[in-house]
Amino acid sequence: MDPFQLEMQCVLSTGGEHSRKMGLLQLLKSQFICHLIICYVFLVSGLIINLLQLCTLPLWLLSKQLARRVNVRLAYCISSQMVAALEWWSGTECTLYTDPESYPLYGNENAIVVMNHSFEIDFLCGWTFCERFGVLGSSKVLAKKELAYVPVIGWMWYFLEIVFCKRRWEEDRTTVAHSLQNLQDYPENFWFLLFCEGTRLTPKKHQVSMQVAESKGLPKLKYHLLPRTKGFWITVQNLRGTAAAVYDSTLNFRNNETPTLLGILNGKKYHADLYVRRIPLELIPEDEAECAAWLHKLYQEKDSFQEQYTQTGRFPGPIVSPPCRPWSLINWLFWSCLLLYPLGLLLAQLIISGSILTIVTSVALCSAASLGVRWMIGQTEIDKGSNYGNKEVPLNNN
Ligand SMILES: CC/C=C\C/C=C\C/C=C\C/C=C\C/C=C\C/C=C\CCC(=O)SCCNC(=O)CCNC(=O)[C@H](O)C(C)(C)COP(=O)(O)OP(=O)(O)OC[C@H]1O[C@@H](n2cnc3c(N)ncnc32)[C@H](O)[C@@H]1OP(=O)(O)O
Ligand SMILES: CCCCCCCC/C=C\CCCCCCCC(=O)OC[C@@H](O)COP(=O)(O)O
Repeated sequence: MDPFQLEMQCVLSTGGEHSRKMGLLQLLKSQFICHLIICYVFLVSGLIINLLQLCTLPLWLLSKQLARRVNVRLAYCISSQMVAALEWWSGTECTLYTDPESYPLYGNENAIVVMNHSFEIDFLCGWTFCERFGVLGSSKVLAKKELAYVPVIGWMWYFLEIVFCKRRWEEDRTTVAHSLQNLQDYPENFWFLLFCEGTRLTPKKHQVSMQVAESKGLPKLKYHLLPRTKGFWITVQNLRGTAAAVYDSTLNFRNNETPTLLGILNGKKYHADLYVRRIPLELIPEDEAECAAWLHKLYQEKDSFQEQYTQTGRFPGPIVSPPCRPWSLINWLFWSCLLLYPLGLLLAQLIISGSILTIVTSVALCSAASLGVRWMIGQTEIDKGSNYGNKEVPLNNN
């Protein structure tokens, strides 16, 4: 065998070794026991943190700003675990398309983020960018009220002063405005996320919303639902002087992927692309009707960016990818070490005890907890989504 052949064989065999190792790792990641361990760490650490958040209640009376800062850090311990699962466990890559002049401002000012709502893990990709720009603990969202009752995440949000809405304007107009005003003296930089479409995109909801677009004389959108403008207007009005800009963010995934949280848990790698345009808040009209028209135009532009992505596989503008930071992984490893050691001891004692009753009770408790986490994951699934935006509306109902 000549030296070239020898070298090639070497490369092929190390390559084979590498892909065998990758295959084994992938197999490990798809094992139910691994998912159980990840969910156990998330659930137990989350409940401990929720409890610690509850303990900060007296602090709110003494120093509201200190209580807020403490809660930002506690919240980081929860949300960064999901970011770690996305970045380190599944290896999902997130690429940012944006203009380099705006880049240094990201993370150094308050902003309102407007994003399309078509993917089950869009919020998690959003969190990943928050993490990379150092605003994960403090980031906020206009969320549907139902999410406030989800253990761990929903309870954490209560202490983060997340703005909840019932998606009933008559009630929301005062409560949402009031919650937004509370954020005016927030002590840390935050991004406030608004899914103006108000619900996840499904073919049925798209059809209904395009009927509404037609009845309002608005152009049809191919990739978005018609945006609901009232939440945007009230947010801009109440955060004027607090937020410096709107970050118009358009998200998509390579190869027509439809990513899911279960996919992430199974270690499936996705590739997200996010196109962000920074629009100074002063450019957004104050008048409600003008502001609504501005938002409709923005969604028409977003639709054209999605069209370009579908045609060419890229968004306009240069790629300026923010680096992945180690903190989410460090936090995850910390909680894993802290909680897996007592679990190991408990399991050992259980086996040694040999008591059937104790074993059956433990298995029942574990099953209940995993069903609970499965229900939580279900909250992210579009198939199990709400009926909001599904109702047929008569044409020309304006
Ligand atoms: C550099 C990197 C940059 C960015 C990184 C990206 C992101 C990171 C940022 C932050 C991350 C932070 C947190 C993320 C974590 C988790 C988030 C998870 C999920 C939470 C998301 C949700 O819960 S979405 C659901 C709740 N939110 C919303 O609904 C917001 C949008 N909705 C509104 O604004 C609504 O106006 C409202 C809720 C305020 C009120 O709703 P309501 O239904 O009562 O009212 P509307 O008045 O809007 O509806 C009536 C009008 O709408 C017309 N209509 C009727 N049917 C339809 C239809 N099917 N489609 C469209 N329009 C319809 C109707 O004709 C009325 O029209 P008007 O002309 O009278 O307005
Ligand atoms: C470390 C990894 C841990 C894995 C286990 C994770 C378990 C926790 C799972 C989920 C926590 C709940 C997150 C809630 C975020 C849901 C976001 C969302 O997209 O809400 C939908 C809402 O916009 C619109 O709802 P509809 O489309 O009208 O219905």
